[in-house]
Amino acid sequence: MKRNVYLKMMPLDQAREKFLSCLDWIALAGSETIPTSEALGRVTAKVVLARYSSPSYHAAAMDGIAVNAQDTYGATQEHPLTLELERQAFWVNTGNPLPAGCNAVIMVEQVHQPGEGLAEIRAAAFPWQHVRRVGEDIVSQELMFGHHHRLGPADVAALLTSGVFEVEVLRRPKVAIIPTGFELVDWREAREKQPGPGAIMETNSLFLASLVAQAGGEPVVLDKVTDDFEAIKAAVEGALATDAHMVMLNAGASAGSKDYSAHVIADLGEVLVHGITVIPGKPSILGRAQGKAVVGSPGYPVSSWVCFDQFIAPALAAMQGQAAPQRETVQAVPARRLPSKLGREEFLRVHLGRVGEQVVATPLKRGAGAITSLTRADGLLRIPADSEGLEEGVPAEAELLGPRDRLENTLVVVGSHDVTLDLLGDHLKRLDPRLHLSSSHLGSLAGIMAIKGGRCHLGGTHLLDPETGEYNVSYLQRYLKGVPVRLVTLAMRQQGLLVKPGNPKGITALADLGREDVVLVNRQAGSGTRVLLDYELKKMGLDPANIRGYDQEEYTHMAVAVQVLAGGADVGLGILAAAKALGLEFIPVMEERYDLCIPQEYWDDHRVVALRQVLASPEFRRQVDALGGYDVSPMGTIAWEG
Ligand SMILES: Nc1nc2c(c(=O)[nH]1)N[C@H]1C(S)=C(S)[C@@H](COP(=O)(O)OP(=O)(O)OC[C@H]3O[C@@H](n4cnc5c(N)ncnc54)[C@H](O)[C@@H]3O)O[C@H]1N2
Ligand code: MOO
Repeated sequence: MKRNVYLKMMPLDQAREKFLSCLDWIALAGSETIPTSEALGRVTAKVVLARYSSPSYHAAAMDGIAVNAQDTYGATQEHPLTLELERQAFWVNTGNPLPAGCNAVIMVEQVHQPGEGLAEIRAAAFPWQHVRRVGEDIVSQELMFGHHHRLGPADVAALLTSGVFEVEVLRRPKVAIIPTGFELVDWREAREKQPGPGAIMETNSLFLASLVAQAGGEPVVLDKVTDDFEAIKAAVEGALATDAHMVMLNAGASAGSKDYSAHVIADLGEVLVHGITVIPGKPSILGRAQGKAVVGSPGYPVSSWVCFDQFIAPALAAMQGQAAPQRETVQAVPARRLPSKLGREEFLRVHLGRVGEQVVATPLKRGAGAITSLTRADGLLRIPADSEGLEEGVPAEAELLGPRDRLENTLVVVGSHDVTLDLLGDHLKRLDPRLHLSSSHLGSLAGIMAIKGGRCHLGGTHLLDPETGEYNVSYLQRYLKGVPVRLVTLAMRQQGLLVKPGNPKGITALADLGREDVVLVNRQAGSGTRVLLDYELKKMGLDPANIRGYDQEEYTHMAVAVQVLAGGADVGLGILAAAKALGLEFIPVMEERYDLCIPQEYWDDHRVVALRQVLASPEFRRQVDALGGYDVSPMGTIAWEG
């Protein structure tokens, strides 16, 4: 079979327009009549008229006496009027029908009883005072709801009150989801053991099904199909023969030799769009067959999310007579320059938080395979196709993925990564459910520069000054002149050598890095760990030129650990948590101080106050201690102020 080549990719808006105009979505959805009591969340298919009025009788709206207003005229504070009970006045409770001849109610608080069978009043009642008249709320035959109204809780109760016991609603859009790929393993089969190389846990179908359900549709996940044209075609034909309105193939959308989605859709119907100038989501396929929509979403989770978000969600909305969902936006400044590929609109997932006057956007992982870039995202920066990227500090529009008030409750942290920061975020949320910690791991120095640029509330830093052997202070003095800050110690942290299980090379100390048979994986220049390593090497008189792998750099502790595990290196310098995560051995070689650098400006900000509270909590201290590799005794102390 010929490979798919996207000779002409279509801009996003044009592709959406083409897809949305290719079908009559309301007609495709069709309607059904269901009991009103089960109609919550459903959408009216046509105008609904009331059958009953409400109230259906004149009802007392207060507890008291029912009267004919005329009988009360003349009653005043000075000239009270006495009425005869059971003839001129009748006791009623709220909701009771008014006795014949009555047209007003006087509240019990305003009624005196001078004697048996008598009621004294000191003010006249006006006609229909404290009475709910027939039809006051609903009049029979009035329009309750027009077309395409989504029924909420009050709507359902109102319909029943108006005597509408069955209602005609649009059918829930039914979407058949077919995962494809020979490499897929059902997630249920991965309980005991993580699938080996080449096998991928099939999770997209659940992801897409949840998105469909959230959008008011009804997902049906069909069996996964291997990469075989006939098998995929049979699966799509089968799905088209059901009452599903839309069929969604997942994966096999791209140009691989085994990517059949586009061929299958073309064979059964028509491919309207294949290839969109968007990233992630480029290979999305939009088509139709047998009067139904058929979509091929890319295999990477974020790509398939973009495909859902941009094409399927608006189509599901259209099938429910609704406008396409719109996200709120905010002007945000990128925390650093964000280059982007010309000719593609990029959906960049970002952390968002207000720091001082501005909302800061810090980018998350960009890969389309990184589902955590969605789980962690507060928003999206959409970098237009005709832009080569966004400039640091220049405001751009960001779409919010969460509630707006989250911006005010997000503590923005930039700097070196440490697992205790994740734990800190967890404790913050438990302290105050509104709070949220967003942490960008760009290295210690980047954190300090972000403070300088007003782009974070605090930075995590562990920078050794090789001249003095002192941590952090000299860097702050050098880079944060004129920015008053406090340096609060998080913990003393062990740095050690990460080696493969069993330590095959018999590495015991830093001096082993000079061995001919040992390959190092290093950290990037400017990172605290790199500074520490260089400092120790210098002390030992070990020349980096004599260390194999010294030039091989990674950006995080975890990336170093991965290199060691994968065999790209024999050893790396890192923290215990990284070794533990990948089952590596850890040989402690030194201790360093990890501090939080907090500008005075934010010291009393509610987010920072909460953070200080967490640092003072014995429970947090205990949990960090239990992680291993930390000395928590100096936690929360102010190491320096300036
Ligand atoms: N030579 C080219 N290669 C690729 C191109 C291209 O233009 N030329 N496009 C790239 C882009 S962009 C994307 S996006 C991907 C999408 O490709 P496919 O839709 O064909 O998806 P697969 O290659 O089959 O899978 C990608 C990835 O996703 C995993 N996957 C698939 N299904 C599931 C599932 N149900 N649950 C979880 N994960 C799933 C799959 O194992 C792969 O790792 O193509 C690029 N390549
Ligand atoms: O465009 Mo693909 O969708 O980068 O990941």
